[in-house]
Amino acid sequence: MFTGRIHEIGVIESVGANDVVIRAPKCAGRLAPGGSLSVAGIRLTAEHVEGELIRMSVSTETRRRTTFDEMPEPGRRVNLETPLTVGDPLDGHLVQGHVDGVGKVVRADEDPGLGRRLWIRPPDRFMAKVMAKGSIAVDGVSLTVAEVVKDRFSVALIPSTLAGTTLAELSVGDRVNLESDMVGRLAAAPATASAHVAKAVAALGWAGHLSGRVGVEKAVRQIAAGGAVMVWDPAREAEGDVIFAGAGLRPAAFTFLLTEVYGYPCVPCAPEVLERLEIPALDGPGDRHGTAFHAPVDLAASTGTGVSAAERAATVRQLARPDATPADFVTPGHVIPIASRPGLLRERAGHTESTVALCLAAGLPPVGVCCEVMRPDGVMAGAADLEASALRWGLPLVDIDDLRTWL
Ligand SMILES: O=C(CO)[C@H](O)[C@H](O)COP(=O)(O)O
Repeated sequence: MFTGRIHEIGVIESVGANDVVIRAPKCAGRLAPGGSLSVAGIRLTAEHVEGELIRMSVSTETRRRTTFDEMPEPGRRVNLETPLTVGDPLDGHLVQGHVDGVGKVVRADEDPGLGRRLWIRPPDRFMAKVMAKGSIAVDGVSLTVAEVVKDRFSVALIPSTLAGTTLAELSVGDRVNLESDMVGRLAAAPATASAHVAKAVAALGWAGHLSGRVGVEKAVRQIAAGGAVMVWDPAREAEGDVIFAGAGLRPAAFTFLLTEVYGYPCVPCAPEVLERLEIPALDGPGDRHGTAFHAPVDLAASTGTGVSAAERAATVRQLARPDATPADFVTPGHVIPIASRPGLLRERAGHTESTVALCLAAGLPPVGVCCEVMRPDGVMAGAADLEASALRWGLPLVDIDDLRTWL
């Protein structure tokens, strides 16, 4: 049994018809012949250990079910982990070293300074075993699933994971060994009716119109994982907004709002946040829907104009920080805060209140971004446009009334 915490990156020394030799100074010191080693998530048995070199047999079955045949050229680096021993900390999740799917990297987003986000498409049969916020092993590395969208999922890789594993070396098109979470598999076993329901819910697609409590729960999980949701207000404004949490907002998310969603990005905040940051309200009869606009701000520390997606995302992230102070912002600027009503959706069924309520339900600071969906021809998106966009962007679409009922 392993934990998905990589001990060492080994280097493939040579490959034979049925075996592989790996140079691994640390792991070789811990292994005796007959011992197990996780090699890029594949459990292999050490046949011979000498100095820094470990020789292991590789069966035809292993070659068939894993990426093994794609990696064994000499010099190739591989993630290695020796098995747990009694008393070791379980600082990851329980990993068996039994690859139960091979996925393909379909997208890699770099977040300078923050890490990278990989999108992986596993085989169809594997998707039912993937849950947002659940654990997964990718090439033997224990990771948390960030988002699940239709046929793919994402994982966020922090700098220390990138430094200590081979995941920084993956590119779009590369194939990876996947092992689903053993605990999740057991919980999903059809022993009781609730287990059946949990499995069915986990297998539902993320994208498109989701109604009722299930839709709201999926929206909250999507926000918690750094993703976006679409909220449709059929009655009051007849508009739909794309919403992200402000904490951890990535520049790419802001770019998406500006270049695909096209509306007017604003930053809903709980009123106490704006009071603490001394950002004044813009009073006047200008907004007919009672949207509580405040003075636009930029980061005081910014050196640019404040307009770029990276700068606006940084301003939003700072607004969301509980330790932010008034001195962190200057006004006028280019990020537009709006205040939610203290009673949130009980008091007003706006996108402002939806955004703050979703952030709070996701366990995040009460600051987010919302942006109306506008069609490329300048007309505000209606119900059919929203549904099509939700499917195209892989986002859950929920009704504001469902948020009022369940949040
Ligand atoms: O500019 C806006 C509406 O004018 C906002 O971007 C957003 O839609 C939030 O507003 P509301 O809470 O009124 O739905």
